[in-house]
Amino acid sequence: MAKTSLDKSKIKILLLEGVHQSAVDNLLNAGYTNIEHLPTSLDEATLIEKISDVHFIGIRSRTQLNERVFEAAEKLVAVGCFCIGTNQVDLDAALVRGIPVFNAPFSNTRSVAELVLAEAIMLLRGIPEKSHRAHQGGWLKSAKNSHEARGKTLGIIGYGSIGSQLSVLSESLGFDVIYYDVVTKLAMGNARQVASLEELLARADVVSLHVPDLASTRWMIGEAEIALMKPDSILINASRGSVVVIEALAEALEAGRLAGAAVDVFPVEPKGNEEEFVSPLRGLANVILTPHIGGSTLEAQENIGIEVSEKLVTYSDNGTTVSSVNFPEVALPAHPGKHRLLHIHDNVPGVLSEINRVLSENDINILGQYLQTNERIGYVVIDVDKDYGTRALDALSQVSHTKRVRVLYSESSFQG
Ligand SMILES: NC(=O)C1=CN([C@@H]2O[C@H](COP(=O)(O)OP(=O)(O)OC[C@H]3O[C@@H](n4cnc5c(N)ncnc54)[C@H](O)[C@@H]3O)[C@@H](O)[C@H]2O)C=CC1
Ligand SMILES: O=C(O)CCC(=O)C(=O)O
Repeated sequence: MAKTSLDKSKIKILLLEGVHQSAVDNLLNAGYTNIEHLPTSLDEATLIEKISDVHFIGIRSRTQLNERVFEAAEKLVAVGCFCIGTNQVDLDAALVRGIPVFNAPFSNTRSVAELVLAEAIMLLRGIPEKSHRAHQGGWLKSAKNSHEARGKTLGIIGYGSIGSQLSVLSESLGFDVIYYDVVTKLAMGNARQVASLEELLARADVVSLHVPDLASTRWMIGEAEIALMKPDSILINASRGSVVVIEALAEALEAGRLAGAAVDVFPVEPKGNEEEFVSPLRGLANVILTPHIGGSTLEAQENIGIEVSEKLVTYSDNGTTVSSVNFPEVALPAHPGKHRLLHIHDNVPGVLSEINRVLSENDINILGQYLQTNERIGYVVIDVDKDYGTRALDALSQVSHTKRVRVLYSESSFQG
């Protein structure tokens, strides 16, 4: 159970994978000066060594935060994923240790949608192959297999933030949009939801995937699904590499079953820009391969840097967990003149009454109390009228099923 006492300047923040400078600036402005900002991810052994004294970590899609890493992260208070996907984090391992995980659910949505739309047009015109030939001195001037987007059917799988944004953009260009989602979703514009994946695959000229990495989406597009797609149709995957069976896609492209593909995410991705990219899709005609840059625009990265660092600062200063992806969400008011106790515990009956009993026995006066739980943990926030020193921290630590205790002083310094 974590219980230490720290000043803001001692709170160690590790930012990996070239998280945008906007995050560093934001953290510095908020008084967090102990920041290590690295351009790459770290291999597991190095990360395990480094994370032992880290309070906040910021990552993107490449860093794997698994059980072994969390086990070593004795002081970790929160995780910031400077991206949308959180499949690289063992959310349960974080939860059971009382560590909230935050992400940026919308900041790169537009960037992905724009890229996919551009790719759909390029592929419909056979541009990758024509461009490649021209670079080699060839001249492939021909209208063969070259189509306008207007009147073609775009099938979107996963109609969430990115899928629905893509829907709006592509309709404005004249695409007819259909979509498949496991949830009934309000259609944008004239788009229509279809009843099954099979129906979407059979009707679309361009299929684009925008589902998260879940057990139910893993390898959801394989040989059987590709066989259902229209001859000469196009597949785009900017979701996760685990969604498409890449060998089946390569075979279909080689056999001329599909007219083209754009793939941004792969089952195995290089760990850094120096490592070789290996894929059965390399060298195939009319295939756009991009190095997981769907969300990599300067605009998106700057916004993500601000958004996620703000969430970390707010949690650190105030205890608010709104929009955490794994944690009970508590929206807390500012606490000027009050000290705030944070208590994270297993969600079992009786903990709240024990907390109140312990506080009362220690003569600690409660000004306000907030509680939120999920199936696994409870998160109680208690505002008290004065600095009780380590008395409050010690008292709360003795409550059974306690995972973590923190004190936030009214001037926002931190003990965690
Ligand atoms: N290539 C890149 O750089 C980026 C990739 N991504 C990926 O895109 C994914 C989607 O992002 P958002 O649109 O923001 O997520 P979202 O959560 O807003 O939308 C996902 C949609 O997929 C639906 N869905 C879930 N399981 C499904 C299934 N089995 N079949 C059909 N629909 C299903 C959900 O109901 C939801 O509507 C992210 O989870 C991330 O993995 C996100 C940003 C950048
Ligand atoms: O920018 C990144 O590293 C990953 C982008 C991504 O895939 C996401 O936001 O889920």
